Amino acid sequence: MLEIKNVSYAYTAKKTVLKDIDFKVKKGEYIALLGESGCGKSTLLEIIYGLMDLEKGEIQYNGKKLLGPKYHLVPGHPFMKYLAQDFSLMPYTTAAENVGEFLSNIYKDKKNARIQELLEVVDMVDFANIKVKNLSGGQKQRIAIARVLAKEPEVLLLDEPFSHIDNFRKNNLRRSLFNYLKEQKITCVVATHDSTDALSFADTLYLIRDTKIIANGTPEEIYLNPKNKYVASFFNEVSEVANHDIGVDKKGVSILYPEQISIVEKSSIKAVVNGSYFKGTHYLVEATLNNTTLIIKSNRPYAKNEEIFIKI
Ligand SMILES: Nc1ncnc2c1ncn2[C@@H]1O[C@H](COP(=O)(O)OP(=O)(O)OP(=O)(O)O)[C@@H](O)[C@H]1O
Repeated sequence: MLEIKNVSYAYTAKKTVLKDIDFKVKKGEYIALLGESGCGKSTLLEIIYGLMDLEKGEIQYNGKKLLGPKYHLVPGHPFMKYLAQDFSLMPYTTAAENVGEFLSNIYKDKKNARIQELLEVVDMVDFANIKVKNLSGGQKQRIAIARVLAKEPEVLLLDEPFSHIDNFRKNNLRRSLFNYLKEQKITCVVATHDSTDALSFADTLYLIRDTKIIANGTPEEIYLNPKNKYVASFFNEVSEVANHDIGVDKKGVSILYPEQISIVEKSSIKAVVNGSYFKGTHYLVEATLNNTTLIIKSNRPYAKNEEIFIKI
């Protein structure tokens, strides 16, 4: 069990980056830290990895306090691997050599089999003998992922692990990597601003804003019961509509995803179309209802200024 206990952190006296961050990660669990750029996700990963000395709070692993750089000649912990956004690869050696850098040379066959296995996880077998400097950004990122897995860490900390990888490969890679981590029971904490990383694979999400965790729970819990528009808009387009405008007999507003609003032949709620956007499997129709903008999922486009009827 990895425990983040009441951690606060400030780089300078003027600006606190994280305040009272507190959560636990069970063995084999995958946690996603979500938040806007600059909200402190990377800082939190660095704190967990032991790159910062803490004035307030502590990190524990299996009940033992993990110490910061003041207490270690080489910061970090042997059972934990951290993949930073800069990859830290060796450019003048091959992809395979990078993956195997920290593996023992005593049993060559075992080492090669392990490198092959990891290259398969990240779908980079064909590039094994290419020098890293000649790989694309996305390929380097895949090699960097394989490299941090090489020595079977118990805990893996990944900072935006798919940021350079194209959509074509991203989905396959996510499935392959997270299935591998689950099989191996590797605990994983991922910092990401990409909700797909979080929604489809994470066991628990933590959404960070203004130094604090503002929402946490399973992807389903957070997506289906967002506390407010900010939380919901992390995952999807949202409309915030006054309840009295949509016939809901309750004070306040409703936060609605596009799939929660439909266009029907006739109803008591009338809106005017601003535009329609093709999304591959559907269209998003933007419309105005009493000065509020609605984003509606539809199976066909509607013309600008067309009057439509809405059902919630
Ligand atoms: N070494 C540093 N010294 C001073 N301030 C820093 C340092 N590193 C980060 N910061 C500041 O701390 C805040 C949090 O940065 P951090 O990199 O943790 O955010 P992030 O959520 O990971 O962002 P991104 O998604 O863009 O990587 C930012 O305001 C950043 O400018």
